[in-house]
Amino acid sequence: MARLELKAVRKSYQAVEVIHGIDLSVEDQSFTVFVGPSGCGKSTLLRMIAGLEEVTSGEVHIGGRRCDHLLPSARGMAMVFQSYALYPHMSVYENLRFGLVNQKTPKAEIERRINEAAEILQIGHLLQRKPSQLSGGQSQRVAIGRAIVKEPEAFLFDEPLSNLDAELRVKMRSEIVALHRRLKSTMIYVTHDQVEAMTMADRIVVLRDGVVEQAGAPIELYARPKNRFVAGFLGAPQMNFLAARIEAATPDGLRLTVDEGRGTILAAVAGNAGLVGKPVTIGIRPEHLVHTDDGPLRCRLSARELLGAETILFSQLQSGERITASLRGIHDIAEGAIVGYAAPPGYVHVFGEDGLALPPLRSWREDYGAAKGRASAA
Ligand SMILES: Nc1ncnc2c1ncn2[C@@H]1O[C@H](COP(=O)(O)OP(=O)(O)OP(=O)(O)O)[C@@H](O)[C@H]1O
Repeated sequence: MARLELKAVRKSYQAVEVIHGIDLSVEDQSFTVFVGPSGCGKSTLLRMIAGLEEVTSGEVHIGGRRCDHLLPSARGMAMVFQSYALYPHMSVYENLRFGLVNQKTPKAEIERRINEAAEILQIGHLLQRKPSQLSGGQSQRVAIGRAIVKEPEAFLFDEPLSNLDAELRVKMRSEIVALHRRLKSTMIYVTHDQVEAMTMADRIVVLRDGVVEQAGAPIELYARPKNRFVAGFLGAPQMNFLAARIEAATPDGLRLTVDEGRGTILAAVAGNAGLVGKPVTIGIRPEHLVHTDDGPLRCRLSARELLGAETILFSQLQSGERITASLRGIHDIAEGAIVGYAAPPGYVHVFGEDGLALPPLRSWREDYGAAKGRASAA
């Protein structure tokens, strides 16, 4: 079990720098997810931690020990790949045993570890099979088993579920989370799937173009994204972004005009009179829009999806900007109808021209009612 630390880590391939100086700590026993769009550098970062790629500059510390100069085998990490990387000519049992024999682990200890991993992953009945006789989900279990038997300082997962079908992916997701609870190991998990990140992580690191955009607890990033990129990347359907202008700074927040001056909306963010007149972007998540006939966002409904538990409404303001609303329950509104939306001030994000979020007036717990939560329900 170990804490990991990256200090000013950079990576270049020939003349091209792809990781631009990352400082990051991964707490002992945490489940940290690196997430970001394709090519942002997630795998490269993970591979530098594993030692499969050299750092161009900077330091990697594992459990307080500098190890960026060490071979992968000396770092005490176990990596699970998307491709499983099982040896095809060996049985499952031999695949599990292989790394341990190489490390000269005593025979009885090897048996104990394989039995334990087989029990955790429920693959005891597969031990004599060859990889070609396994399903995708079973192969991935064996790949994870091979990591478990190493009893590593940390587990590194590189998009391990990408090759599985949707249903199995959901199942394996919760199994890996359960595995983390049971083993209490440090785990780092790379994915481009923001739902995987939201559901699995206790800490998400959002990467873009080789830099960390934001790191924190999933709900913190969802409720208080630091910038427009993080706001748009996490959450489905995606946050709505609308051009707006600051009309007034009030003690309750900023009052903004939207839809080319046809509506006004209050955002519980801090700002002063000096901002009046400034162009900004407001962000409102589809699930935070409230359908109300006299709402300040008046649009024409262009399409809808009645899903039963929720209704997704696609509409357009007069300015042409699109708004997606996700409303609970069934809202059987005719396409072409005029609908109005409002949003509680605590759910309205405001981004400056530099893309950074203006500071909120309250913590997300206050705005989302999470502080009261269960206590009042009990
Ligand atoms: N061996 C290499 N040589 C040159 N460039 C590379 C090499 N490996 C990765 N890159 C580049 O480094 C950048 C980061 O790649 P990386 O594979 O880490 O991204 P990623 O976020 O894991 O993407 P994906 O989700 O598509 O796997 C990309 O621009 C990629 O083209």
